[in-house]
Amino acid sequence: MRNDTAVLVKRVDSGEDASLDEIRDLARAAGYDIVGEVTQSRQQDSAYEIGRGKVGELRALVERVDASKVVFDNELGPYQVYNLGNEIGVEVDDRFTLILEIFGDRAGSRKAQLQVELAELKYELPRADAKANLANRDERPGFMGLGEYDEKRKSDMEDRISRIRDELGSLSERDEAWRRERRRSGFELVALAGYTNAGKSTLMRSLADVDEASNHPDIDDTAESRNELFTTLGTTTRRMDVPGRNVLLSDTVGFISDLPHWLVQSFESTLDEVYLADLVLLVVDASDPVEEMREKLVTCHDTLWERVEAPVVTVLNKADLLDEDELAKRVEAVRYLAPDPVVVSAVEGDSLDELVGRVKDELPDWERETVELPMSDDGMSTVSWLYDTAEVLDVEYGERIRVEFKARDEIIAKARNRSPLETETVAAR
Ligand SMILES: Nc1nc2c(ncn2[C@@H]2O[C@H](COP(=O)(O)OP(=O)(O)OP(=O)(O)O)[C@@H](O)[C@H]2O)c(=O)[nH]1
Ligand SMILES: [Mg+2]
Repeated sequence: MRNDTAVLVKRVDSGEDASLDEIRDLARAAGYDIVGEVTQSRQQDSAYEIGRGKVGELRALVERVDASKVVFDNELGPYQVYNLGNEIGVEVDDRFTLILEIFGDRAGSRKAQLQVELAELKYELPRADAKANLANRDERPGFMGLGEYDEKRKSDMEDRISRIRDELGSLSERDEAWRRERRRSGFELVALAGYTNAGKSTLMRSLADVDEASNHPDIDDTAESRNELFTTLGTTTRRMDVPGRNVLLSDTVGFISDLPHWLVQSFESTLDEVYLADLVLLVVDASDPVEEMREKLVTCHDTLWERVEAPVVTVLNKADLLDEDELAKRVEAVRYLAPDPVVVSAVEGDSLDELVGRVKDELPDWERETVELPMSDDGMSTVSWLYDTAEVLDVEYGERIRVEFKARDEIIAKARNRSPLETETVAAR
């Protein structure tokens, strides 16, 4: 990625936390070398976001450390970006352009690329007018007639937005069909959700059959893990070994706090995997300070709230980084947000059996059923299919094959269809 240097800036209202932790991680994830940091506690300045005096300080710092960019953790308006750029003499970004930059770098699948482009356009659109105004005000020769040109540019942007929406719509339909097919084949869907960098992809690799990539068009070879924000942008799905059940596990894009509405919306369909799962594993980085853990959990709950009907199991990950006392304290401190968590280490493989057990327990129950099948090749192949998709309890071979098994509703319905009585009814129609 890029090899640039950045100075980070954050303004907070008095009494608020001026921590630069997250913007630092974001800047690193975008590939910047952080060469300076400035914070200020004061009310917002409409022209510069920070106070004028502070702008002078910032300019001096940028010159001294020779930074190629300034990144604000605050959201900046177009005029603020313009004013700051003029004063400081280098490019000025805010939290959201930085996030978009990271997403743009990482977007691998067609879907992720479209989502990034959509988010960029939605960010740009309201700013297009302001830019045209600024360009006119400058009266630079190169910008002559830009007002008119920008009208056209705006409608081009709107056209592009609607074309992207259409394409994303049909990609979502494809995903939906794929999910339906998986359900029809008796698979239960478990989704890994959680704040970015919590360890979802690492857990995915520890829990799932890495060799057995299913043939979803968006799947890459590995669910990558790096100690960076937003390593995962698309969705990866793998087979997970849960005794007696057929489970597919999906890794998803991480959550982050303070994302504006338009950005969340652009990535909404990425979270379908989570919203439509039979069970959600909410992964939490237990090595974060307690207060940070709480804040991240609240962000996750806000995102999942209303949209998820499936049971949610909280997974406190990275237990290897804490001693037992510290771990117990953290479990206690977030008990009201995560009542009955499973504590694991995805890296060390600790307590993964317990987690698999919880997945088995929390997935919707399977019903018991008995079917009679013809004593034929078809009947035999149905028996072997039942061994694959259900928990076979007993098989008796006589004039017919009598199979007792436990399975989810879809499988029971399918098995009934294959029994001779059902076949007769179908044939008689
Ligand atoms: N010590 C320790 N580190 C872990 C554990 N699980 C994950 N990590 C590390 O945490 C970092 C983030 O892990 P990922 O699996 O990429 O996290 P993610 O939730 O998929 O992150 P995004 O895809 O960026 O949202 C990596 O450096 C992992 O090696 C764990 O159990 N113990
Ligand atoms: Mg990941």
